[in-house]
Amino acid sequence: MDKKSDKPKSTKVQTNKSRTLEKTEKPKVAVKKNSSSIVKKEIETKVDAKIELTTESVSNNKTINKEKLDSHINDNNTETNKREFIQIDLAPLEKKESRVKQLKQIDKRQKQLTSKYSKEILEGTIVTTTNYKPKVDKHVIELNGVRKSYITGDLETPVLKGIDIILDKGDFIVILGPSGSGKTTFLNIISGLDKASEGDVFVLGSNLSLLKDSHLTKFRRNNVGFIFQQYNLLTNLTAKENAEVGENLSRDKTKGLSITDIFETIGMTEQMNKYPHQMSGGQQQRVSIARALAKNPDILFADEPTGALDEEMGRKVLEILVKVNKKYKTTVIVVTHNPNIAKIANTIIHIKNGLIDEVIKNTKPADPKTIDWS
Ligand SMILES: Nc1ncnc2c1ncn2[C@@H]1O[C@H](COP(=O)(O)OP(=O)(O)OP(=O)(O)O)[C@@H](O)[C@H]1O
Repeated sequence: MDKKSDKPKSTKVQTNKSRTLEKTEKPKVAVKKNSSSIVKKEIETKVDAKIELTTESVSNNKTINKEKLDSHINDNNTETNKREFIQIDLAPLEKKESRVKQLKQIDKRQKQLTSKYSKEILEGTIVTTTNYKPKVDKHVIELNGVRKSYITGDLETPVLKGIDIILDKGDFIVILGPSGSGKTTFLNIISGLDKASEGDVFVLGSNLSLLKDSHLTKFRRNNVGFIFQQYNLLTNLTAKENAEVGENLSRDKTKGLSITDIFETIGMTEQMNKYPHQMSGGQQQRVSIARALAKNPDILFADEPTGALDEEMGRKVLEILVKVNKKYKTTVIVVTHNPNIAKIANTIIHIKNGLIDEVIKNTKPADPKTIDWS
């Protein structure tokens, strides 16, 4: 660390509702905005001497932050504005350090912020470290400056190399890309199965980058459903009972969908009492969809959902995913190698070499019955 950074430092935190953060050497500044109930408090809070901003950079950032907060207040995002908002300005990284050392610094900083904010995030506070304000009314997933790297000794393997993307609520999204391009890593990060090394990952307004593992589990349980290439059904339970497992995992029982209605939607009413070994692969995959849907998740993630199925069953599963998207307004996000499948989506994301290569909006999504299958 250089001399300058040896000075006492602090990381500045702004919050949009009346709450008090930690003590500071400077007096607190509170500004009430006109008719809005939002109160801005500029408060400095100590997180860690090594990662905190210099006093100078704190004051330099004040104007910028005020503008950002004002635009936040003035926008029409009711849901965002209802939720408490904290903006954290991170200190710039030591430029002289190697990338691996920087990554370790970032990791340490992320852990400190996680232990401080994880609970609040789970309870609904929006915490940003990249000056990005999610628009919760409109967007389901918002990524800003997201990177994922693995470190082996002194070597960094970058997998996601800087991803900024916004996904709209209720869309049917397909993620395409060559093998090894980072599709599954991307899916795991936006679904809370894995953590980004750097950047903000807002899912339904919660910054998953700052959730600790147990809170990530709760977040997934309450908000998202998964379908994998392998169906992972419990062999000693019937189709209906397997779906009920999904329902029971949900904390908010009132939010769930009726199991009977789901089985009707997936065309499996007749098979409700069958065990997995009495069903075809396609039927088992449909039960795994029922299990994921039982808790009525906001987002349904599917990694190669047709990978183990023949054409007929594969098409059927895609038809059901489209139906679910339309009927329950569930945002569906599918990872696939198959460009033909992308034609059924209204948003197609191409990932190439760890970056978003292209995002295509498709105004005329195809019916799964009509797409080529090869
Ligand atoms: N734990 C890990 N350590 C090091 N590298 C990893 C790790 N996990 C994944 N990778 C690397 O990250 C890259 C992207 O992997 P990912 O599984 O996200 O790609 P993908 O596009 O989903 O590939 P596929 O279509 O073949 O499943 C690959 O080069 C992979 O080797």
